[in-house]
Amino acid sequence: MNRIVLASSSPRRRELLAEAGVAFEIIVSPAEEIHDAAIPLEQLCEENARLKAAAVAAEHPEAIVIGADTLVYIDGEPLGKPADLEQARQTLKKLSGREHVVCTGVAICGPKGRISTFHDLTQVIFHPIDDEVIDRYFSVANPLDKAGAYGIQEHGDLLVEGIRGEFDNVMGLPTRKVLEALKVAAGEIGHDPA
Ligand SMILES: Cc1cn([C@H]2C[C@H](O)[C@@H](COP(=O)(O)OP(=O)(O)OP(=O)(O)O)O2)c(=O)[nH]c1=O
Repeated sequence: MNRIVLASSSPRRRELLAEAGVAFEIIVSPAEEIHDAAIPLEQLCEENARLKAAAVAAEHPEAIVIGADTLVYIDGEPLGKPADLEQARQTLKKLSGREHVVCTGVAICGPKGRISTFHDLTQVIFHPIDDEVIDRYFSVANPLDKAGAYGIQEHGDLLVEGIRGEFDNVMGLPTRKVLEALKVAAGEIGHDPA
């Protein structure tokens, strides 16, 4: 039976995959992400996911390896993880009262060297927010390890008015699509992942 490995340090991805009923282990990928604004976001997040998964798959060729990358864009501008709370505040002000896009790319490396990549897009609409709301948000949630300086799953209702698309995808993993892709990968080797 092939092992399933999640090549990620993200606690959110771990939680989502576990909730989906998949038995897996974690091996954090040593791969460096690419940040190149000239590459379209859909392509960039898939490429980063592929780099993360491939680096772990190279060491564990018998496993099915999952890598992912979540990017947040507004007006074509990427919003990374903030370096400090002041940068997080500036990022949240950019998102205030507006719609932005969250794109998560996923790569699944199969044991025969096959790699499938895909992505999912979710539109997120923010309430108009001021410094008071941002302060309240910072008192209950940590914006620092998250692309876009917020976690929709962590008191997201303070900031988020609504979404179009999948909630899981904003959190870091489009679970439904991942399960479908795992079934395909498992079918190729005759093993049911969930
Ligand atoms: C927008 C948003 C992002 N995030 C998180 C998901 C990801 O963990 C993170 C985006 O950074 P990523 O670079 O995609 O992932 P990571 O560095 O946390 O983990 P790894 O590369 O090892 O897989 O932001 C949320 O938790 N909630 C949100 O609402």
